[in-house]
Amino acid sequence: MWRVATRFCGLNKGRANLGKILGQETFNNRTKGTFPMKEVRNKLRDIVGISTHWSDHVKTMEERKLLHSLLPKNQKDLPPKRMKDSYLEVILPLGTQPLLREKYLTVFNSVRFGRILEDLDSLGVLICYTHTKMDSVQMSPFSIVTALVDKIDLCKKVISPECDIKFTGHVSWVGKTSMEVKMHMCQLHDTVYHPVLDATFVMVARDSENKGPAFINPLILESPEEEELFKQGELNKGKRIVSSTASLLKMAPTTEERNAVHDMFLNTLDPRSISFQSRILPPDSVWMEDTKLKSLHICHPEERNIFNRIFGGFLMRKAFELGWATACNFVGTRPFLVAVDDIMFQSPVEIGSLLFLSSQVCFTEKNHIQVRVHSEVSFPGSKEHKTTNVFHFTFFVEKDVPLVIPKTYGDSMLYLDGQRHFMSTMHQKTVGKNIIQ
Ligand SMILES: CCCCCCCCCC(=O)SCCNC(=O)CCNC(=O)[C@H](O)C(C)(C)COP(=O)(O)OP(=O)(O)OC[C@H]1O[C@@H](n2cnc3c(N)ncnc32)[C@H](O)[C@@H]1OP(=O)(O)O
Repeated sequence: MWRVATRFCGLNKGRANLGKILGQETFNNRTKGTFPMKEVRNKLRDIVGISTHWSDHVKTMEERKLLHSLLPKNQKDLPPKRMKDSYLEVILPLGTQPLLREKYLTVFNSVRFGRILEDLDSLGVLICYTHTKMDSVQMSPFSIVTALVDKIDLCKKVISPECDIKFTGHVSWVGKTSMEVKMHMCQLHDTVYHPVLDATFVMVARDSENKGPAFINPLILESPEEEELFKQGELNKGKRIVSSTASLLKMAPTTEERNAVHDMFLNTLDPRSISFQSRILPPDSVWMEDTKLKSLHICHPEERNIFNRIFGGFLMRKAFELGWATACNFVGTRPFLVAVDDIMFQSPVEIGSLLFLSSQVCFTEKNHIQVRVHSEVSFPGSKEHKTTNVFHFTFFVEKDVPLVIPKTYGDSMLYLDGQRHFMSTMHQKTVGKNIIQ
């Protein structure tokens, strides 16, 4: 089973530059057991060999080039791994370390969810490095990036900043170069850990320079439960293909959706004027375009990930906080997060880019608000803008909220897309579990 890893080590004998990259201590030893969250990033830095100073980043990337020869030519060349091989358990000691609490604290005395998104992203990547680890190789030849946050489902309304948090997770499905990771977060109350959220991420393995795909280890399934998890991963992949094919960017809305949009349009026509142009806002409604909030961030080296691009968790934190502010501004009261879904990382964000985030409420129902945040980048000096992500957040508030009404055809498509995300989230909640106060 370990034949391939041994062959890689053999390949490197006598290579002076690789000598310092290969070490006696495997990162297997360094990732097992329960360890604190701050160690996750340190371990990732070690595994990838990131420069601690930005001024060294070109040299570090040159060194990583040398690892290319360690990558397998075929998935079959890699030893299969068990789900438990990638299982990690990490503690965020908010209860015992008041100084750490400051970084996670909101003014409502709850935990900043944006910080949790960063932690989940880093942990998900470390889990994948644990799955793809090669014995006796200190630095990994893989560049593992976040491709998708498939779903984060919360079952707790408020996360306390005064109690320890435990994260667990493992690889639950693998393709040829992509891996699905399932993570769970729970919080210690009265000596018992209570569930807070479940998260499913998809990570993709790339070569040592993050320029092309890289094969990853297959999975061995050891129990009916693991077979079920793997089957779920296959189903998730199938669902993503179906929803991408039926995307409103490619296909017309369904008859039911078209009728709903037309009814909404008719509902906004001024009955006193025989015109398609005279629009009036129905009672208890807001034009969708009036719910927009925007922000701009300069992507400084401080926010870089281990591959000298902008850290996905940072992008999620910024998008979440703008999305939360959009919901708050819309309804005038504190919104609570219910779910995050389908955050696709379409393109990496380069250091030095200008990051434009644009957020709006795109659907509401009773006391729920669906917010969409669109992220695009440009490089200083260039007028060209490129979409990098679209984020979807579902919030609830403690009162009924106004309807949002699309004015243009484009807004109507955003409305229908928001409705689809909302329906899918609420359907899973109904078949899953309810929010625990
Ligand atoms: C300093 C300490 C900081 C520590 C932080 C550590 C954490 C670092 C993690 C990050 O921050 S990563 C940064 C955020 N993510 C990105 O910037 C990724 C940007 N996106 C990309 O680079 C590409 O879109 C991506 C590599 C994800 C996919 O590229 P391609 O579209 O060319 O992929 P390709 O068609 O070759 O497909 C490769 C695999 O990915 C899968 N895939 C691609 N996009 C996907 C998607 N959206 N959802 C699910 N799977 C996807 C695809 O099915 C396939 O799987 P299999 O090989 O297993 O069949």
